[in-house]
Amino acid sequence: MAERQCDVIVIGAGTAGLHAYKTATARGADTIVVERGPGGSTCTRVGCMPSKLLIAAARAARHCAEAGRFGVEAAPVSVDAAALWARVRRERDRFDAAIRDEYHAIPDDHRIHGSARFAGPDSVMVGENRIVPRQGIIIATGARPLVPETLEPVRDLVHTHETIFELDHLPQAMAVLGAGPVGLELAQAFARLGVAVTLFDPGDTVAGLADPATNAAAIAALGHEVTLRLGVEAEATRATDGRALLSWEGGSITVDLILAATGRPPELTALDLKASGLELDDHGTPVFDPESRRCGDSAIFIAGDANAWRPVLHEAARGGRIAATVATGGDAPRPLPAFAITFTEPNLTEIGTAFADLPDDARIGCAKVADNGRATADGVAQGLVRLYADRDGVLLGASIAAPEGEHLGHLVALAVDQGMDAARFADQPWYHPTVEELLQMAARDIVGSEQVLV
Ligand SMILES: Cc1cc2nc3c(=O)[nH]c(=O)nc-3n(C[C@H](O)[C@H](O)[C@H](O)COP(=O)(O)OP(=O)(O)OC[C@H]3O[C@@H](n4cnc5c(N)ncnc54)[C@H](O)[C@@H]3O)c2cc1C
Ligand SMILES: NC(=O)c1ccc[n+]([C@@H]2O[C@H](COP(=O)([O-])OP(=O)(O)OC[C@H]3O[C@@H](n4cnc5c(N)ncnc54)[C@H](O)[C@@H]3O)[C@@H](O)[C@H]2O)c1
Repeated sequence: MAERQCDVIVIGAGTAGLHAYKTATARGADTIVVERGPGGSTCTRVGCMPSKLLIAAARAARHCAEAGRFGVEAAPVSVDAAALWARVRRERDRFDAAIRDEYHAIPDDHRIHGSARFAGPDSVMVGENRIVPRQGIIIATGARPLVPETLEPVRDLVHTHETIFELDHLPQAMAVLGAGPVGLELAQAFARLGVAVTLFDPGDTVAGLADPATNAAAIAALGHEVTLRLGVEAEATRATDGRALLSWEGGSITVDLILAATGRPPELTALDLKASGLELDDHGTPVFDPESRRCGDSAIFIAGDANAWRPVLHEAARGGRIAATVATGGDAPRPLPAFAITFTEPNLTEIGTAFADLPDDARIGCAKVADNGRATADGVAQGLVRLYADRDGVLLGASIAAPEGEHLGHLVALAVDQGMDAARFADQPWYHPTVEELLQMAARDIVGSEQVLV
């Protein structure tokens, strides 16, 4: 058995791991990355980017299908599935190659190919080689898609986000299990491309929206394109024609394909966490401090999807940088407001304090998308904006189901981070006619228009 010493070990060369490696190295630490797969990122390979490429194609189809409303005839829409998938994969591969180049740019003697596991609280094994770091171990192993056991009878028809972008055709009918971001984004995209999509979720929220009013508005808007079966558990069996039969109390459908989008638990199985001595939560994930990403008072850190806290790209990147900074003796920066976007149309986004965590005396300002001139002109006037402030008017967050909600969300995130109050937020140069005016309307709803009109 060989033993090697270094300052920092990073396990996993995805987004969090690559950012951790670069930060630790820039801070002068002798850093080793262990990666068991191709390296790069879930985001570019099977996540953010291929899903956004599919959404872009679906949006083009939607615009054509809807053009008649504006007196412009572009229907019937025809989709060339081979060309569509070719573009998705071609562009995906370009994004992926760029990030993979970053991985391969790491010098050979700082990069180990293999699966890492703990040999104790202070060391990691890769095969028969022990690596002993002087400063810290950063777990950045990401997450993996879950396929419910109930889908076993039709497993050959089941896809996850890891396989769906390899299709070469479009099914006629598909079921999506899970109304989280993965399920919703892909359900709407496939529906726009002409697939009959039914989405099932045993819960009653979409995209995890915590605000019941926004959740209801989102369900109403999305239900025009996708058949939503919320609060429903479907059982899968094999239909006589070989397709999948999904049955629930009160109905059944037959589909060609099932997308399992039922969550992504942290990928920690190979790590032998018991040997690390870390305290684990009920799901087997190390207990950690979200500000520093440090696990207990150990020299072990956990960043990115592996810690299941805010499993989105910017938090993975920042988490990797923070873990590496703290591991090498630096300080953690200020925490950012929570921020998640689901890229359906309308975009669904929540920022800052979740509805359920608002103080009892919180003030909530509302703006209906139907009252916005620009959204009406564009023919997308569905949704709701809810802006939250504390009793003194200081902004706490928002829940948004609106066209261009992704941009509205960024403005709210900035305002919350800056500690802005609703009156100041309302008194900004809001241009007319824009959907951004929804934020001004919601802010005025909090403070009362007489206070903000000068
Ligand atoms: C379909 C989909 C769409 C998404 N869209 C968005 C979006 O639009 N916006 C957004 O912000 N986020 C999005 N996300 C989330 C985003 O992709 C993730 O938050 C981000 O990629 C997580 O990065 P990571 O570094 O934590 O994990 P990863 O990039 O998965 O990296 C983990 C690495 O660890 C390696 N590894 C695992 N175990 C071991 C081991 N024992 N030893 C060695 N190596 C190991 C793996 O091989 C992998 O390379 C999406 C996710 C999905 C699935
Ligand atoms: N736009 C984005 O930023 C984006 C896009 C996609 C994914 N992501 C990230 O990836 C993470 C994982 O996303 P996700 O959507 O896979 O998971 P999720 O955990 O957000 O949602 C999973 C959903 O599946 C449902 N479910 C569980 N078991 C089920 C079953 N047997 N049948 C039907 N439904 C079932 C759950 O009730 C839940 O609503 C997200 O938390 C998100 O942070 C982000």
